[in-house]
Amino acid sequence: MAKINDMAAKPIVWTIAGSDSGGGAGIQADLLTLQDLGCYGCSVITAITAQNSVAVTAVEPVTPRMLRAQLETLKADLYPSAVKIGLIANQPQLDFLADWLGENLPGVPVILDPVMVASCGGDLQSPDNTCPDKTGERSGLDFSPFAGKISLITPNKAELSRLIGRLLNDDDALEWAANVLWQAFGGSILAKGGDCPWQQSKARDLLLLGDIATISPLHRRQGFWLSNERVATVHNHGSGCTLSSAIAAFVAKGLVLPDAVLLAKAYVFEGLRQASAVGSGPGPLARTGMPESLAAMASIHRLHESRSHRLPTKGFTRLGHDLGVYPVVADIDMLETLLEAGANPIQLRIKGEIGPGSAAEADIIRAIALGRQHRARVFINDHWRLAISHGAFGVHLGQEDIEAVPLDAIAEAGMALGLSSHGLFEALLALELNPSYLALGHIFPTTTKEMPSKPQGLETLALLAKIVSTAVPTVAIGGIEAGNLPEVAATGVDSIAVVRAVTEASEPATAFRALADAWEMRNAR
Ligand SMILES: Cc1ncc(COP(=O)(O)OP(=O)(O)O)c(N)n1
Ligand SMILES: Cc1ncsc1CCOP(=O)(O)O
Ligand SMILES: [Mg+2]
Repeated sequence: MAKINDMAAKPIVWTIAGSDSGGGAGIQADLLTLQDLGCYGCSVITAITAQNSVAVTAVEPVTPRMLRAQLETLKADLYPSAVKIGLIANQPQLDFLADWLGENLPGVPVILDPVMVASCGGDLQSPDNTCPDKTGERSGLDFSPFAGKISLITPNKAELSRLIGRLLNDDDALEWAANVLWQAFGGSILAKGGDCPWQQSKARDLLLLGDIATISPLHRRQGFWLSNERVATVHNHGSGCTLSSAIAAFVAKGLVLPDAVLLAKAYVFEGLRQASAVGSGPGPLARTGMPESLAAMASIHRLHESRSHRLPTKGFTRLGHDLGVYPVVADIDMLETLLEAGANPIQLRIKGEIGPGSAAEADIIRAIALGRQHRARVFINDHWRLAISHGAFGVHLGQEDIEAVPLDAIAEAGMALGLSSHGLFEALLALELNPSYLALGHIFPTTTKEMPSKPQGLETLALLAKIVSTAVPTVAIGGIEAGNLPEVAATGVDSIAVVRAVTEASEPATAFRALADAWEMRNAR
């Protein structure tokens, strides 16, 4: 089997969909999206449609032989990193595709957009293009052969209604139907709310995440509402196609599914905001490139909030953006050595339970006292109760603590809060708490900590830094050392946190100073 993408710098993505002669949706929208987002798009055409911006006048499926030939030919030379499926013209095509993909592209992420109705109202699956009923009548197609074979299915309200065979009249019904589909299909579901008349100024989509190994266990098999401002435009032709192909593009680029969904939603949001008419009906979305604005990102709300504590009303201590080089150490003598070398901020990271009167508690008390003595900002990792009771400058917490720790107690104590994140989804969840800084990790492989997520890499770090640095100071962590510092600096992240680059150096104080000097000089030529 061909090795994935060893021949191309751009990830290859296939779109298996119908041709829209009007250019705004289907294969044409998908290829424009893939190109715009830095992927190489290949197409497998299921049907040719004759349509413009106001009507679908004919739909003609390709022959089974032609469908198979496109797939086999692409597989032989242009193996994909991700696949998007749009319009499937009939049941034999669907049955064949489900079998073929399962047998031929094992492990390749598949995003299924169960297209049934064009935005102009034509029913794209029906040979005579009549649109009998968009609400509550089960679709002619049985999608169950895809069960267990796809990463994500992205129905809008009308499609979900037809897949489930029930009318949907409010968010509770949408949630119920999405859960039914989730049980049936496995993988993840994005139930889109753009066509829900009961949702008003916000467009809210429900994301039900599957058992995805590369995201935090906290978010596996959990549901989240993703809301954007509703864009007041009629020019939305091809928005579903654009969303699903953008998700496939971001997944192919190595982003985890929740991050890919958020970026794709932001891409559609910008595309709708800048869309304009081409024909006399709804125009296509504008192509606006990589989304980089925080304002375009959806806000995230957990479907079942487990938080038992108040959210802070008082803010956390504010910090300047450049924290320089921020060492994270487990040893109190090392902490003292680095404070003497000028480290500020610095973190004491002792893992595990700490009993009253223990040596570890004594270390925390001493670290806080040393911080005062050196006028340095000492953060305590995890042990927020001890940090509060002994008056630390700040606390560093992980995603798992966001729900479990009474963050208002940290804010009320007048302290700073640093939060960890591993990707865009977690960064946006953390940002809602307005922390003092946000850690972005892990950037490179690390042996310091076992991570469920994959390293983010420099390209994703640059994107995350661009999106969130406008709102909060950002700190990159994970595998950072003198050799990769210039590349990390070039991403635009505000600061770096290091463990081994300092703690495993033969002279930690010298290693710290060298890193700090290199960071300070990062913008000088
Ligand atoms: C600056 C900084 N960034 C990230 C971490 C990791 O915190 P967390 O995710 O809570 O994991 P543990 O460190 O507790 O294992 C950090 N400590 N500091
Ligand atoms: C605690 C932590 N959180 C994310 S990566 C990491 C460890 C970073 O250690 P190193 O700098 O040695 O790779
Ligand atoms: Mg922690």
